[in-house]
Amino acid sequence: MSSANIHTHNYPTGDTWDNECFASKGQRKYSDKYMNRTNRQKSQNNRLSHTDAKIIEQGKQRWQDKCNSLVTSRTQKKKETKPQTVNLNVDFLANFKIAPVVKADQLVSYRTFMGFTCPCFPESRKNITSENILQDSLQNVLNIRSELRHPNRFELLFPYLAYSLQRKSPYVYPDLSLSVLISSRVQDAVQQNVQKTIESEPNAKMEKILKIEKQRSKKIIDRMKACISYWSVSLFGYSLFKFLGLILRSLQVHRSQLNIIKDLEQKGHPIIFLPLHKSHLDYIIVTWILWIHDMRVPYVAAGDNLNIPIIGPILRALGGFFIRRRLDTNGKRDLIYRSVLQSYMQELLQEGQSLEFFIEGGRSRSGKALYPKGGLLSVIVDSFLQSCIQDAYIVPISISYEKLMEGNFIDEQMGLPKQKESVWGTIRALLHLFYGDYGNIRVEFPQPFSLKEFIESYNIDNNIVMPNLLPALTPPVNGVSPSSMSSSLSSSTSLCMFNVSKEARDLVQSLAEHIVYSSVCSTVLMSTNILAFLLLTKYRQGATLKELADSFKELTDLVKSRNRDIGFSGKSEDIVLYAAAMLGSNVLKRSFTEIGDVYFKPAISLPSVFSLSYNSAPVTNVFAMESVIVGACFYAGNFSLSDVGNSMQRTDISVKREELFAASQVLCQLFKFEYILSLGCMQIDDIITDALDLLVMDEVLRIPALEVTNRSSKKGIDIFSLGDEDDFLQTNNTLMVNTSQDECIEKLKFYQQVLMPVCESYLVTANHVKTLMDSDMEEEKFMTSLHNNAKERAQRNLTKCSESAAQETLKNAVRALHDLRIITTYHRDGDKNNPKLVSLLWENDVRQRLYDLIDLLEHMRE
Ligand SMILES: CCCCCCCCCCCCCCCC(=O)SCCNC(=O)CCNC(=O)[C@H](O)C(C)(C)COP(=O)(O)OP(=O)(O)OC[C@H]1O[C@@H](n2cnc3c(N)ncnc32)[C@H](O)[C@@H]1OP(=O)(O)O
Repeated sequence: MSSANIHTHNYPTGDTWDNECFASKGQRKYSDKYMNRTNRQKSQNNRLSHTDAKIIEQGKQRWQDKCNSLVTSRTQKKKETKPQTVNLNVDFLANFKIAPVVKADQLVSYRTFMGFTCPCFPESRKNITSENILQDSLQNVLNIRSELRHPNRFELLFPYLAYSLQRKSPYVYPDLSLSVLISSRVQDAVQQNVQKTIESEPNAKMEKILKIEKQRSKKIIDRMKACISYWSVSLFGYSLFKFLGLILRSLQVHRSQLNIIKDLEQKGHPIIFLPLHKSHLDYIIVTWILWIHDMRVPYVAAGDNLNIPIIGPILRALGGFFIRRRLDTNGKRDLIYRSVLQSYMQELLQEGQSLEFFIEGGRSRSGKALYPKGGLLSVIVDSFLQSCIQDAYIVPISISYEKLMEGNFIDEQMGLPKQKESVWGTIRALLHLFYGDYGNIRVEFPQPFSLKEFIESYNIDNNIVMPNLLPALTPPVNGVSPSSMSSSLSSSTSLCMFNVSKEARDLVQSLAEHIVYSSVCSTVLMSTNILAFLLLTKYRQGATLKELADSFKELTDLVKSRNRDIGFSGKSEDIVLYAAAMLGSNVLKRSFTEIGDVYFKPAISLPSVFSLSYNSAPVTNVFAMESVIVGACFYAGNFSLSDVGNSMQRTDISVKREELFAASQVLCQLFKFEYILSLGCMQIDDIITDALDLLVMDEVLRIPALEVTNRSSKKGIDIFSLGDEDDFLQTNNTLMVNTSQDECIEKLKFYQQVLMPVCESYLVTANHVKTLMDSDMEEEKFMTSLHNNAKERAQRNLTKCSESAAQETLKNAVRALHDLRIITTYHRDGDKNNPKLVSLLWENDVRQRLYDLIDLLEHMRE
């Protein structure tokens, strides 16, 4: 492994003098850690190649030189009266993760800052922020030595223990089970159940049934509730310093982001943490970071599959409360369970406790964010609409891993069932972790927003103002009072009693989409993400280190130009070597060319390819919208890259704007479960226009009128009188796809390749749906036959991307066809106990829509 980039990390180039102290301590710590790790890796398996060993030696030498130069520069600086700026050596920073010694007012450049909340929440955008948001540095929470300002002897000897003992605990975590049981919601649910039983069994004794139902509700809350013990949290927190320190190189958070959340805690409203779910480490890291920064430990909704002996009680003591993964059993609405869950969450909110849950409902198996679920979120919304809470702060979270400890879910993408959680399995997994090196982790807390502001702006945008049935409790904001909304929606947002109205569902779903969208847009891209993406889009057949390094640099710049931050810095070659080692030799084979260059060949066949596709997924998100537009261009212009001819024959291809927009809209709708490309508060035409803008800037598309303008300007005509580019995009009826330049053809290929695997999955699904023309099929059998078909095509090299056989993408494709009303599902004889069947809809235009869709996807793929 390349040691030269062991600590690849992107520090903001905006650190103040304060960080110098961090730098020297970090440097010392790094020096030990670096040497230990190098030794450990050497002794572990002696697998380092000659090149690796050479690079390590070079790295050591370089490190020594840099240390010397830093010491010299420090000594010089001390001698001077005025602080002076030491030149920022990017290479140095990349290799040794030392914060740059640059004064805030002498900044070279700022780190890309992502994660500002949606412009439709202007108040949150303006008020929930910190002055230093752009200047503040990242903090490696594994290295708390730098936080101990004037350490005493004990702190010097046992820094982690001292730090853990210093955590403040002014918070109370009460047992709320009694309040839940006596709440009117639970009492009503019990009464309803008793009533139902009496109706079905007239001879049954009312008292007895009442007692049984009450006991049941007590049992539910006892199994569900968390019992946070601050000592358990502290003990666990202390052990995590040791444990994570062994398996990770760094865990980075942004100081300002945490300060913002700390400030929010003072305002008294509950805070809802909503991370994207990739790994079991997610919830551990979030609670740990909050504990380290003396914040309230959140209550975390955990699936009851984790409520296993030993582990369950530990999780409970650390904040986990257990919920069923499916609320209803045997298709029956379990009123008591729903009411207990809703009341418990509502009581927690009223107590001002923080909550955390994973709205995706489980870990993503593809690396892409899952389409969010609305159940638990609806409880939060309902609590606000019922005026149980005055507001809540929504904090989306995104965690970027260089290497996932779960190992990229290859088996599950191949269709193997998920391993059930067990005590033995957990112990084995933990032991396995000790041998791993999981690189760097970066946690982003994008800007929080107020739930109240979201609901108010949603209702104004969607004109949901119903008759005011309740007296106004709070003054109206922009003409709409929360109580009027509550009258309109609250009775139907509830999790337990009522059927949820369409408006309420849309409101909650829109909130869920906002949250996922914010998290996805603020996801930091790690070196492994960029390398995996390059290998799958550009170098499927392999590439030399030099080629990869050049493209890596180009792609990193492109990604940064799209306002996305990266989690590394330094020389591209070093980073590529580091990322390749992180991806592993079974994913990326290394050899030497005849002239001695390092050559990498990716594993692009099943099942190893899923490892690369998992890692590349966060980068596909960055280019997804442009790829949709390029795909729509192929369809609207009725051409494919294979038949544009050689450069002599090529001319630009014209595309009708209307057709392009129509095809793009269909694709956005089709890929809705794959990528959240737009939000309810955005106009889809605006989003398409923005992506078109980028493609025009990239010269992939041309606007004829602009060219006329440019030609006119050369003749001395004032181009400004003709309006700006946006107007042309809005009004011009034709766009030209630039197929006359080789460079643009390459760019078109790139964009095409981004969505190729998804496109192939959807195509194979759409074609497989044709089998339903003969007869309906059981959903499970249909999915199995579809998956087998996709795998077989990949194994027989009938697809361009074998990763298109990923089970999660195929499931999304089926869901999308259901959403587009091409297929439907039903239970035989309407009985929910019977298996679900899939059927092709028989409406007149369904088949035509299916064929049109296939045609569109084939154009994208050709
Ligand atoms: C210092 C040291 C630190 C260490 C620190 C350690 C921390 C120690 C903590 C451990 C922590 C472990 C954490 C594990 C991580 C997981 O286990 S992740 C899995 C569990 N979590 C989740 O799934 C959360 C997200 N899921 C949901 O919200 C799901 O909706 C539920 C609640 C699970 C229910 O799912 P479901 O049964 O499939 O039902 P679903 O269709 O979603 O709808 C249920 C009801 O919700 C309501 N609903 C649904 N959608 C909507 C909507 N859009 N609008 C309105 N209402 C809606 C309706 O009432 C609906 O009922 P119907 O009217 O349709 O009958």
